Amino acid sequence: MTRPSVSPCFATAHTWVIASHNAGKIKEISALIEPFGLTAIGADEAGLPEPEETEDSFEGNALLKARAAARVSGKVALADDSGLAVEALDGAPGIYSARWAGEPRDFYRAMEKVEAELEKRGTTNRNARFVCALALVHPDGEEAVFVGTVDGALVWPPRGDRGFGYDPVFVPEGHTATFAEMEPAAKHAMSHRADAFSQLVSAVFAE
Ligand SMILES: O=c1nc[nH]c2c1ncn2[C@H]1C[C@H](O)[C@@H](COP(=O)(O)OP(=O)(O)OP(=O)(O)O)O1
Ligand SMILES: [Mg+2]
Repeated sequence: MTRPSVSPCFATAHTWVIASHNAGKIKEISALIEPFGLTAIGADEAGLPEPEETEDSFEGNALLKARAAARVSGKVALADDSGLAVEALDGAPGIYSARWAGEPRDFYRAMEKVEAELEKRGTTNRNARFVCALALVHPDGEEAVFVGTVDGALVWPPRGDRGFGYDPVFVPEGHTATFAEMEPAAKHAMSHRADAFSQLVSAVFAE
């Protein structure tokens, strides 16, 4: 039995607030944390505001969202800041992945924009990576951040109707189906979110 590498305060809390207003993320994160006997409450359910994402990194924005949620709710908060980094676009849309979809969000438009930018550059490099930073913040001030990634390639046109966001154009390395064509459990076994979460589990829960 190894000891958790972060404060035990996270594992002893019964409820974690998921500091996200994205239903797709909340569904995925709830499925990841419930096996640990924790109850997940979404940000809308907890009446949390949606803070402006003013930092310039996934880690910074995840911490900003988790801190705001922990402060308002008085509970342990878990925030996710994530996005798609396209190699030939120097990592864009990156932290702006949600913002490329406009308001109200239209991810078909965001996927088209990625495709148009690739075409503009006249490149055949379709490598891309999803990145996910998970920040865990205790209302007493304890903090931890975990970053996960998954590498893959972009396809066009989009395929599949599962998942969310850019899933219909992303094929993970070693596979032929897009994330939107896979069973949710298959995506959960290899995603950037699952990678960050497995690091969180090792740090927070003794193994
Ligand atoms: O597994 C994924 N599959 C497809 N697309 C994804 C994924 N993970 C992040 N993404 C894209 C879409 C999302 O909208 C954006 C994250 O932006 P991000 O600000 O972190 O999330 P958000 O604004 O949707 O919800 P919130 O900030 O309330 O957690 O990157
Ligand atoms: Mg956001």
